[in-house]
Amino acid sequence: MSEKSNATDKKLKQAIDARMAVEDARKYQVDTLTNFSAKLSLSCKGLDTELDNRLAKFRNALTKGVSFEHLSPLIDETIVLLKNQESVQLAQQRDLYTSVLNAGKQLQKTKGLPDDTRRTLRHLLDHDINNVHSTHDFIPLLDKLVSFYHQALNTKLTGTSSEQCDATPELAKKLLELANDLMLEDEAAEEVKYIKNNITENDKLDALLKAAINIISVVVKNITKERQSAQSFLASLNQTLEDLHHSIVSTSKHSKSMGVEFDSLNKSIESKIKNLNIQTQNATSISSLKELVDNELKSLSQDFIAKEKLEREDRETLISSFDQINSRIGSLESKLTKYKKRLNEQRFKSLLDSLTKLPNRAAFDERYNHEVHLFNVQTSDVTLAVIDVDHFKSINDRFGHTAGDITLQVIAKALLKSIRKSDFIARYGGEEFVLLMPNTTIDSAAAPLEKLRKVIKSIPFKFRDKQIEITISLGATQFKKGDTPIIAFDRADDALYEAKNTGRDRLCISK
Ligand SMILES: Nc1nc2c(ncn2[C@@H]2O[C@H](COP(=O)(O)OP(=O)(O)OP(=O)(O)O)[C@@H](O)[C@H]2O)c(=O)[nH]1
Repeated sequence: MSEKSNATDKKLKQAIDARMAVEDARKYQVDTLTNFSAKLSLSCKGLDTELDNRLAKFRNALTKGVSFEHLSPLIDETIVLLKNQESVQLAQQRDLYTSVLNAGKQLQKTKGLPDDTRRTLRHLLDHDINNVHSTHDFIPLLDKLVSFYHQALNTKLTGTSSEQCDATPELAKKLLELANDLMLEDEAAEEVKYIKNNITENDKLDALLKAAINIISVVVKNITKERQSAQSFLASLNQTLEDLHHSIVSTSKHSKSMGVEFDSLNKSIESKIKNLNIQTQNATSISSLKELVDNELKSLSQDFIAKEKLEREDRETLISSFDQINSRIGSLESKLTKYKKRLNEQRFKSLLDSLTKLPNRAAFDERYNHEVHLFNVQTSDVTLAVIDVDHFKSINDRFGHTAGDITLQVIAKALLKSIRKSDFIARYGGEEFVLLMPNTTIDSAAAPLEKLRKVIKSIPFKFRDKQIEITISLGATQFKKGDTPIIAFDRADDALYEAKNTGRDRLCISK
């Protein structure tokens, strides 16, 4: 090979190597640019669709190997979009700052946040939030804030579930029953009635709590009044006893001092009589004797007059102090009688249901236990019936609690009027009544119980101009040997349950 051709080959090889180096460099640059644009697309993804599209186009152009002249406008457009994005982000950042600050302040007002959470929250709002320079910086703050909200929500749900709670009909019912059992008079009775009338089964727990607190305040006020009245009774009793004591002491003092005066008068009379005796024996003439006797008799008669006066005074003083004592004892007696009467009235009232004026559950329990006991020793027939007003809740719901109360009063009156004198009826609670029929077998009780059912059904109830028929269901049983109060009651209750489940407005018997 010639020297010339060798030199040409060498040059060619150098040219090829240089070209390959240029191509490699270009490929490296294109790859770097593609990578860069891919990364940029990824971090800008979702910020702006226009920017997304533009970056996708740019990447595409790079992979297709489009010349730089073609790429340049794409780059310019992307730069404009990125600049826009910068101002959009700044605005968003400002909004985010305001809303995080507001949310945090709102959260600070929430009760029940743990102390350390409250401290961290304050630090977040006073310091951390001011060190935020990009939207991304908000992420840890938002994370904290969400966790604080979570805590606050938890505290609220567990601590003050009453506010969130739905209506609690069972509690409303219980509260009404307890309020019914309260034995109050006059003003207090009216106040409790008013509170009761505002209780409904749709009341939430906090409303029921408020009603319960109001009832408790009335009861406390009433107890204080009762206590004050008992205290003033005791004070007046005490005063009367003290007066009595004074009268007796002064009478006895007076008697003692009288005794001393009587003694000295008696002594003086005695000595004068003695003296008269001596003088009489020593007398020398009738005239001197006469004069002596005259003088001594005068003095003696003065003593007797004084003695008689003293006796009269003593008698009068004694009579007047006995009169005083008598009148004080009389007033004591009348106070005691009044108090006894009041206690009896209260005991009587405590056994009466305040709404219907029928005996209440306590009175029934007393009588019922007694009847079960008598039955077990004497074995006379006793029938027990449990009576429940049907769908009573709907009366309350449709026409209000006051209408419900009046309905119960009317039913109670009708029941009382329709039973025999020897029967015993009581309001057991709510819309439930119990009837004890001594000396009655279950077979002979069926007819009067059926009559009760019909009597109630035929009452022409009218609410808001609407004629309403109200019915009752009855469950009855007869006492059996070995029955305990609970066993017999459960049997009657089962029969009532059957009456309710088989259509209501009926009597079911459990033998
Ligand atoms: N107005 C008034 N309602 C009362 C009184 N005591 C209890 N209640 C209400 O009586 C209703 C009894 O309802 P439930 O036990 O559901 O029975 P019901 O609606 O009669 O239905 P059934 O017995 O199944 O026929 C409840 O709404 C109680 O609030 C009260 O003294 N006055």
